[in-house]
Amino acid sequence: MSSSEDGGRAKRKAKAASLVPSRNRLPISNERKNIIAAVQKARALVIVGETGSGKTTQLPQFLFECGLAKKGMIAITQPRRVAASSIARRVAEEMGVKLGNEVGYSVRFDDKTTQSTKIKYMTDGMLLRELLSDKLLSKYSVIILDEAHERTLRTDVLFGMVKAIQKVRSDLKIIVMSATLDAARFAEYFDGAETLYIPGRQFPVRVYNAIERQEDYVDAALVATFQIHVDEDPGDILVFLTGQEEIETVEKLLKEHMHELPPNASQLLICPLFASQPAAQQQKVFAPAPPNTRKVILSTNVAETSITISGIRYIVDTGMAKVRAFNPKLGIESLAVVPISKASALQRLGRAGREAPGVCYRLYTEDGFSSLANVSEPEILRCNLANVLLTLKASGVENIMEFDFLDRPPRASLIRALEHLFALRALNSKGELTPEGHKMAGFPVDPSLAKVLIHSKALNCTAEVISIISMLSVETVFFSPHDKREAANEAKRKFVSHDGDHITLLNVMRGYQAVSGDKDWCIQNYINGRAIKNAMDIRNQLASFCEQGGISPTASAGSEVEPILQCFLQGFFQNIASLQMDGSYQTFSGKQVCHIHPSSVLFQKRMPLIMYHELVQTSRQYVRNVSSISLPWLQNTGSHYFNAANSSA
Ligand SMILES: Nc1ncnc2c1ncn2[C@@H]1O[C@H](COP(=O)(O)OP(=O)(O)OP(=O)(O)O)[C@@H](O)[C@H]1O
Repeated sequence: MSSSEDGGRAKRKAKAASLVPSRNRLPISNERKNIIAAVQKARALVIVGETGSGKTTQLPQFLFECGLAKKGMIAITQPRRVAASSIARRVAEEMGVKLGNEVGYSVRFDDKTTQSTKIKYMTDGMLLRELLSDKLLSKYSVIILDEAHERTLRTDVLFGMVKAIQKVRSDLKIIVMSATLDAARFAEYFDGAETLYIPGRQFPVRVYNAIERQEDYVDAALVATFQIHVDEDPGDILVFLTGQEEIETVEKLLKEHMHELPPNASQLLICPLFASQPAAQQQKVFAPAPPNTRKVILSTNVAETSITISGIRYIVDTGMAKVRAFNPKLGIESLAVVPISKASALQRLGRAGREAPGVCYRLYTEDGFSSLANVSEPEILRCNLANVLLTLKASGVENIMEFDFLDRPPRASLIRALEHLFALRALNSKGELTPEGHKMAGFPVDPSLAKVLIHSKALNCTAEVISIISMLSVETVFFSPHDKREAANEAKRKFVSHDGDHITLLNVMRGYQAVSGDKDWCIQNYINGRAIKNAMDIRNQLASFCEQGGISPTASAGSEVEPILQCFLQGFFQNIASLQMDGSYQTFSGKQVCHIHPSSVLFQKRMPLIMYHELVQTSRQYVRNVSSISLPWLQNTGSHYFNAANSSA
């Protein structure tokens, strides 16, 4: 071994030793013996503990130390990738090992594990994907479903899968961890599993509520941030907002008003955090602020659970979150900003008080808090199920209707999702997985997009398809400031295709690639540099995924447009609408009246027939990301679906 490796190891050990006292002070440390005894005895266990008590970082280490990883790895699932990667990093530090050795993580497109990995933090989605190739999860001896109270769709599905696996594998241990007291539900599901409570939190967090209702929570968040900065002791601030656009608005406003701060105030460093950012950008929020600088993290609820961001002393909680819902009867997604639940508010508060006492400013009144629902509605009851049902089918679950769900999704949602998979030919008329469905399940995107990717090989347009999919995966790349709207529109005209948004997005990506991602080009063209960089990152990942799947990512249709739109139609033939006399549109399936969204390049254009990426309900029913298509193209797509639909009508 080289001396530099020796040096690295010594440094890691020294760092680990320095963390021991604070680890020993965590509430969970007192329970170490009880927990180990309970895990050794039981096959399933529920552990409930307050935020910051040490569940996520310490429990896997306890199990590792008592030898439970000898016969297989310990998996710990997290709803979000930023949590999986940052916690693995911390635990590697605590154990004095290199990340990827004994402790690793696996999130979509990023796997930091090796043959020596024993403790593996992963997103719930990744563990579901592993089921495709290892139906009994035979690599694992313990599966810990963390943050179970969040009730994400994928964790909920994992509940059913691990319970079924345990019937075959009596050696598998299952631990459910939750921060809320509604644990009885989980214990009952696992046939009366024992529940352990870990009392206490580490440091107190003082709560201040707004005295009166705030009309504009964005404005209130801005004021609160500046007030903390001017009046309060050093310490970083974490502000909870609802989405990327809102975060960028607040970032801009904070920067604009910074010069009004008193001359002796320290600097502000603003760090945005949201789900569609690339991993490297998300990691930036964990870097300590430079001297004499206060860090302000503007985050969606991705920072709500699991993570510890060192330095955070102040929380600003707007009390709102953006939630997606799905109407299975109409096939409409809606996106609404709604009040959070009490459980979410406690999680938000719990991001402080982890290394020192903290303060949480709630921008809603005490009565407002009392009126919040106790917990958020489980995602499985309100979302589109096509993606997970395809994964379940590909993991060997034959009868979805009889699957042991913790909370059974509405029948209409299940049927809608199965019909959608049948329409895409992922399932045959008996509901069995087809070879194409199997292939589709292998792609880490929604089934419709997987279908488009697979079909791009035959139509020789994979390069264009992955560009468009990556652009559709981020929030808009067009930057349109209020005071420069005309100039921004003028800049956008260069990219506009009369075929619609898909090709327009492709033109932007082509322009960006031609200048190798030049920042000045983005500024001149009113393109959001951060958003298009994210899209580029996703594009690279999709390209390597296609390569692995035997699809050349460089196959190009050149200047031809038709093959590209026809290719999208293979996955989106259910998303078609025709022009009505009054200028509105009507969808083919569902006969819904809708309008082209103002952000579309086809807004106010009267196209006889359109294909849309999504139908959303906001102030009215809008279709977004729209292209003009021609009727004969439909003959090559989904005719079995239309025939079945007509005959049943
Ligand atoms: N990256 C980090 N930097 C500094 N301290 C950390 C870090 N990660 C964890 N800690 C310390 O370990 C404590 C326990 O964290 P852990 O994530 O295990 O808690 P938890 O009980 O799972 O809480 P939650 O469910 O709220 O995430 C934190 O409160 C903090 O004191």
